[in-house]
Amino acid sequence: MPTPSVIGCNIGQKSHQSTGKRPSYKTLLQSRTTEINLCGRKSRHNSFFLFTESRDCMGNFAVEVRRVALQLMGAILEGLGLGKDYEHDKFEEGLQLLSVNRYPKESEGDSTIGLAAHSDYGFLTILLASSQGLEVVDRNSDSWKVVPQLPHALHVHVGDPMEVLSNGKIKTVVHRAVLNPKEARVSIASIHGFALDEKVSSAKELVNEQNPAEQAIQGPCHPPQSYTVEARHGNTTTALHARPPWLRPPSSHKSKPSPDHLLLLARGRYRRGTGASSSALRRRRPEPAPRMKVGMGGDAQLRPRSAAGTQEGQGRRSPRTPPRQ
Ligand SMILES: O=C(O)CCC(=O)C(=O)O
Ligand SMILES: [Fe+2]
Repeated sequence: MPTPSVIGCNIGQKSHQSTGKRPSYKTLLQSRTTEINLCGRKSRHNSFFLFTESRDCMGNFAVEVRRVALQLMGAILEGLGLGKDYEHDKFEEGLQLLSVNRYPKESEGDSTIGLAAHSDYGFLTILLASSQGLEVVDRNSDSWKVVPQLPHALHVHVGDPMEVLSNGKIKTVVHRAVLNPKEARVSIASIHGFALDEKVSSAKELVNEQNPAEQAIQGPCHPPQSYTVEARHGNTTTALHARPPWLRPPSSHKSKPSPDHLLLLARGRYRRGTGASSSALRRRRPEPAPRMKVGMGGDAQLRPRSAAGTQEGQGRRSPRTPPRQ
């Protein structure tokens, strides 16, 4: 089994006390540890904190969950008529990103949305969560549906590349996380995609005159370039779009685009839907969520939800504005 390439990305505080015992997944989910880098490399984040016991536990989890993802992917590809070994090597050598999210308990007058509406940039996301909080858009009714928390179950959804590869036969899942009024919540999203430099195109077997190819996409299988948090204040919903300081683009971006920058351009084209091909994805993609943009210096502007503006470059998350229920 190859060592998965995993990048930890976390929010919250770090205060877990080492007990000397290897924690169970339950302990892990209840812990307040937030800095986990399974590769054991120092992250670009200055306050990097390595919690060795979690690292073992998360390492095992990462390997196992990847095995499940590859099996599921094979079954989906078979279902699409492409055969389970379609692009086998690209999936085998693809990227896995484990994102550990910690959401505070909802308190009165506080924000109710932990993570704004978005779709994921991997083919598959496998989510383990400590409690209920995930909501998905039901495309038929165009409304939010709560994903029930089932004991001992993992939640799986598909992301943008799956929609592109399947040429729109499988739709990306728009989702968000809401805060739980009873407790803080931890979720571990394991996201599985092609390698950073691989483009995802529609399978030619699924392209014909009636169904022209979706526009190819690349990435963004990067650490997030921005972090988006939506908050509600009275009747006004705002979104906080923060670019953490450790993810600031180097100044060289302006003159010489780095892969991150190229990635943003790719997503911009993808979202605007220019060009001749009638991509189902681009037709259906709603406007991005309104957001309160926090600049590098931390200056914030509140904008009501109805006065939506658009922002490019949401990093790994593609924000959407499905109607609120
Ligand atoms: O915490 C959740 O329920 C969702 C997390 C998520 O969507 C993500 O990490 O991309
Ligand atoms: Fe997500």
